[in-house]
Amino acid sequence: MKDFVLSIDQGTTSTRSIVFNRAYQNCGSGQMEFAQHFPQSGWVEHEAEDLWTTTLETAQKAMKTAGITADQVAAIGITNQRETAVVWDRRTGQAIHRAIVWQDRRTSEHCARLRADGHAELVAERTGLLIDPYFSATKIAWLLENVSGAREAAEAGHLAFGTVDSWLIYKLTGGKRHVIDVTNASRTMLCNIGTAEWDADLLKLFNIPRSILPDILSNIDDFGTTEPDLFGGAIAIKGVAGDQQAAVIGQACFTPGMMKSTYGTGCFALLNTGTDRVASNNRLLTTIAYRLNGEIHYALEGSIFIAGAAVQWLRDGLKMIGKASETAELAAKADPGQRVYLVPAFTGLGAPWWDAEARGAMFGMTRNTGPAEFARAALESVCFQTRDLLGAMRKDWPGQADTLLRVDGGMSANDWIMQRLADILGVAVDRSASTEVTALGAAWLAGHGAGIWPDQKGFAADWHRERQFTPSMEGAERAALLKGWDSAVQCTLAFGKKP
Ligand SMILES: Nc1ncnc2c1ncn2[C@@H]1O[C@H](COP(=O)(O)OP(=O)(O)O)[C@@H](O)[C@H]1O
Ligand SMILES: O=P(O)(O)OC[C@H](O)CO
Repeated sequence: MKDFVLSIDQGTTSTRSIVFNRAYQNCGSGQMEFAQHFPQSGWVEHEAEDLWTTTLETAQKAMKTAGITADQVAAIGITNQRETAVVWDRRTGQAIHRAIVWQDRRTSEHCARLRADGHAELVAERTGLLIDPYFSATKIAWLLENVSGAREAAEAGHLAFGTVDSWLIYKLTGGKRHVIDVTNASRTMLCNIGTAEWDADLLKLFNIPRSILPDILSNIDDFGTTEPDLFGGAIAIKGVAGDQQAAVIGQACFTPGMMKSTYGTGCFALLNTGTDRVASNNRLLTTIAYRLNGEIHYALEGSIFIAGAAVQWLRDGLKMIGKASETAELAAKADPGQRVYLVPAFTGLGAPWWDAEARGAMFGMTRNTGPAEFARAALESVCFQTRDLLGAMRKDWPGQADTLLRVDGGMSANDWIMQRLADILGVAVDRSASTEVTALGAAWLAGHGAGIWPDQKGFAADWHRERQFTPSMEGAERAALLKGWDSAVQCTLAFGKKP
C-alpha cells in the first residue's frame, strides 16, 4: 500500500527530509547542514552539489528510519529556499558555478542602475517585486557575464537555469525534467505573475535567453519520476512550492485574509489575498501563493532579515545566553521601567523599509541595563517588525488583513515572544500543532496529487492549533511601546544616511 509521502525541505542552512504517514505524522526523518561560502563581503554561495547530495542522503535516511521502501511512497513533495540561482550545463549535468544564494548582494549596483534607468515600474507591474539583488534575475545575469564561456554556451542552448526545486528535480529524474513550480518562478523577477509565464520584455531587460529557462508547472503537477536506483524504485514527484508558500499551505491559510508568519533565522509573513492581485503601495511584495486547479492565488509578503538571528547574536556574539530558549526566562525578568529597544538592522532593514545601508542600534540604555533587557529588546524587535509588516498590509488591503496570525518556525516555540506578539499586534496568534509546517505543506501537495489526502477544505479541517495567544496588553501601553519603536527605527534610518 502506498501509505506514505516523502517531503524534502531544502533550506538555506540545512536540508531536511521527512516521511509522513496518512495521519500526517512524521515517522522518519533526516537532516544535514552544509557549507556556506562567503567569497567576498556581501556574497553568499552554496555548492549546488551539496544541495543535491544532502537531499539524496537525508531522503534515503528518512525512508530508512521510517522503515519503508519506494513502493510504499505515494509521492514526493519538494519545498526549498527560494530565489537562489543555479546554472548548469546540460551536457555534463554539472553546475557551472556555485549557486548564488538569495542573501547575496553582489548585484546591488546592477539593480541600482536598473532603478535609476526607470525600470522599477515595469518590474513591479509584471512581477509584483521590487528591483533588488534578493531575486534571481540579476544573479543569472551575473553568472552569464562572469563565468567564462557561459554566455556563448547559453546562446547555443547548452545551459539550464533553475531555482533549487528545478535543480533537485533535474537530479532526481536523472536529467529528464527541467521544470519549476509557479511559486518559485514568481521569485525570479522574470515571470509575469498575471499569466504565470516567462515575460519576454523582462528577459530582454536582464539579457537572459529563453532557452535556459525551465517550464513552469502548477504546485500539484507531474514533475517526473525519480531514477529507480536512487531509492530502490521510481517515485513520482507530485508537489512543489517555495518554502514560504509551502508554509502558507501547511498552515492551511487558504482563505483570503488569512496570514502566516514563519520565525526562523529571518521572518516571512504572507497574507493570502485570494485571486485578487493586490499591488503594494507600502513596499511589500506581491507574489503567487499557489496555483491549484488552474486558479492562481496571490499573497502580500513582507520579509524581515533578522528574527531568530537576533537571538543567535545574543548567544554567539555577545555570549549573554547559552541556549536560544533561555531568552524567554530572561526577558520575563527585564525591568518594566526601562524602555530599551534593539533595531536589529545588522544587514540593513527589509520590508517595509528596504534600506540596505541601515545598521543595528540599541536605544534607551542606562547603567542598569543588562542581559535581561537585551533579551527582551531582541525578542520584542521581532514583534515590532511583524507589526510594521501587518501595518503595511492593512494599508495595502484595507479592512481585509485582520484578526488572526498563524505562526511556525523555530522561534515560535518561545511562549514569551508569542504572547508579546499577540500583545503588540493586538491580534490573536495561533501556533500550529505541527512543528514542520513547511514540509507538511509540500507533503500535502504531493499526497493530495497522489490521491491519498483530501482537498484543501479537508486538509484545512484537519489543521490544529497547539495553542492560541490572545492580546492582553492595555491599548495605552501598546501605543507607548509602538511610539518608542517607531522613533528608534527613524533614528536608525537617519543614522544610516550619514556620510
Ligand atoms: N526557544 C527559542 N527562543 C528564541 N529563539 C529561538 C528559540 N528556538 C530557536 N530559536 C531561534 O530560531 C532560529 C531557528 O529556527 P528554524 O526554524 O530552525 O530556522 P531556519 O529554518 O531559518 O534555520 C534560530 O535563529 C534560533 O536562534
Ligand atoms: O531557507 P529559509 O527557511 O531560510 O527561507 C529562505 C526564503 O525562502 C528566502 O526567500
